[in-house]
Amino acid sequence: MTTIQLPSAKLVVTPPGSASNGVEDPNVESYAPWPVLEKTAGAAKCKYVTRGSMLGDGHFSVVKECMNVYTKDMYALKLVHKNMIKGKLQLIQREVKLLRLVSDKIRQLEKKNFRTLDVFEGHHHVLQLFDYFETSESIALVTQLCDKGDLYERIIENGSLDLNLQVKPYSACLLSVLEFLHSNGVAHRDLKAENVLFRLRVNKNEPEEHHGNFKYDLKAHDVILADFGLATQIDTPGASSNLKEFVGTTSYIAPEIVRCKGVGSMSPEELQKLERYGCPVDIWALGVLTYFMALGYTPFDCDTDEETLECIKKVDYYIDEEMRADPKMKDFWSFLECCFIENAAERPTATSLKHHPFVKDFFVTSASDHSSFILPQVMRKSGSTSSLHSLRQPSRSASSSTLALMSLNFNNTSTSPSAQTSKATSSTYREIRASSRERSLKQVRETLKKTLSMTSLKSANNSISTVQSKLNSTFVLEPKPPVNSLMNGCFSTTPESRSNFSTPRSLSRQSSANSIYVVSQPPATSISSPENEDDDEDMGIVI
Ligand SMILES: Nc1ncnc2c1ncn2[C@@H]1O[C@H](COP(=O)(O)OP(=O)(O)OP(=O)(O)O)[C@@H](O)[C@H]1O
Repeated sequence: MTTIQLPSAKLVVTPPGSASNGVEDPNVESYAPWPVLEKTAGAAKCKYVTRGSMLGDGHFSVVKECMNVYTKDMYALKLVHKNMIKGKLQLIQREVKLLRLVSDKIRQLEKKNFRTLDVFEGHHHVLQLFDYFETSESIALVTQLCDKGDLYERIIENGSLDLNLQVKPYSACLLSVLEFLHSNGVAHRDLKAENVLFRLRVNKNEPEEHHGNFKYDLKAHDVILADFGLATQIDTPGASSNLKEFVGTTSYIAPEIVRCKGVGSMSPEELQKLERYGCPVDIWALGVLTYFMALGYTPFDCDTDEETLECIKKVDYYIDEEMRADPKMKDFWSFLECCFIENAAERPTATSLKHHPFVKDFFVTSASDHSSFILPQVMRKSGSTSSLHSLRQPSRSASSSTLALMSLNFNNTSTSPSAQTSKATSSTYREIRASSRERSLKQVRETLKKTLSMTSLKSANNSISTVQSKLNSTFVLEPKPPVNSLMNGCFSTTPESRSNFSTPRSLSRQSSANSIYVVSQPPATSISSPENEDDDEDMGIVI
């Protein structure tokens, strides 16, 4: 049994037999050896300079804005602390491997100048890895800069997003990302608002040519799906165990992932019976995110994680009857219905969802296809108590698990929410909701904020505490990298230094010259010593 504690937002419980402690397992795919640099003489100084302030931080990492001192291109530098990832080397290797694979595909398409007439092309909206190297303390990933905030902030700041102007194009864009990833055999497994970033953009006119008459928030063109920490390939030898892992963020996980709970302690027979999941988990998560964007709260969240997981299993999500009855939201609910099909095999793929009326205007190929989107049959047979076709009170009210919103609405009452709502008629329920909505929203957001950032898939099997792993940490790289070199860059002695960034910014996407495949680096030239770096605006830290 192996249990790994990831950042509190995530937990990975791996099935027995899968390597997760840095020790190679014969059943798990082996990772490619580190690339060897042609010219490396001693530890090099870094060609990137960083700002002192952080762009963000995760549980293992800090992310800072950085600049390549040669090209002046701006990037994000994610520094993963070695002493935080003891025993989890495989996870960071997996992230790097996935980012490399995806970045490689993106470059291939860019090289071919691949274009469709669709408004969004998925490969333009995936976080790119440009470089990576190791320092004595950290593993550093140089990625596309997305310093315009994330989708979570945007939703919370606004309460909810405009259905036509924002929710539709953002969902369409993410759908195109999923189509790109899935067609390349990659499941993201952690699609959520916090992982949708907005990139730095230089060419503001860039997408205009595709807009046509469709009016929407142009920020949709800046959407970037980030955090490949839980992403996995689905067709590799190691995929079998990866795709039985209990991973993700509670609010967003699909029923097939919920069924993997406790996988770490399952018997071989139970494990054998457990079906592996795949890319449809991302379609489910897209449904959750679309719902969150439109309504400002998530569909399955209850007071406790256990209740939330139960609701996910039963596809029991909260439906605001007023909104359900709104003809303008018909396509929205129908889109959700498709994403929330319990049986993953029957859930539409990203490619087929592009034809759905909710998003099809963004895909020229789908728009020209006049056949209407056919809802999978299984939906009509759905026996869920929270059926979207139900015009009765929201099914959540009848559930013993209480949605945060509802419990807040009924906070001042002496009877339980379910008792209350069972007495209330649809209209009185709506009135209560309407009057308490504003008052509750702040509290709901607080609850959600907590839920979304802290929610973890807690497991009784979780034996490695983060604190423990921090204390006992000794990072070991396996396979051992060649002396002085690692990854695409070098073993760097000066990974960080300060700069005022007086140079003009440019978009990292347009700098694929720094591709992770450029192994040989420019020869060392002027090198500023770390001691006097504060005197120098653009610290020349050079490989
Ligand atoms: N390319 C980027 N550009 C700008 N900000 C970024 C970028 N990548 C990450 N960030 C910021 O840093 C934060 C942490 O990054 P990330 O989620 O990749 O780290 P992590 O260690 O995997 O975190 P966790 O596992 O806790 O989710 C993000 O929430 C985001 O705010």
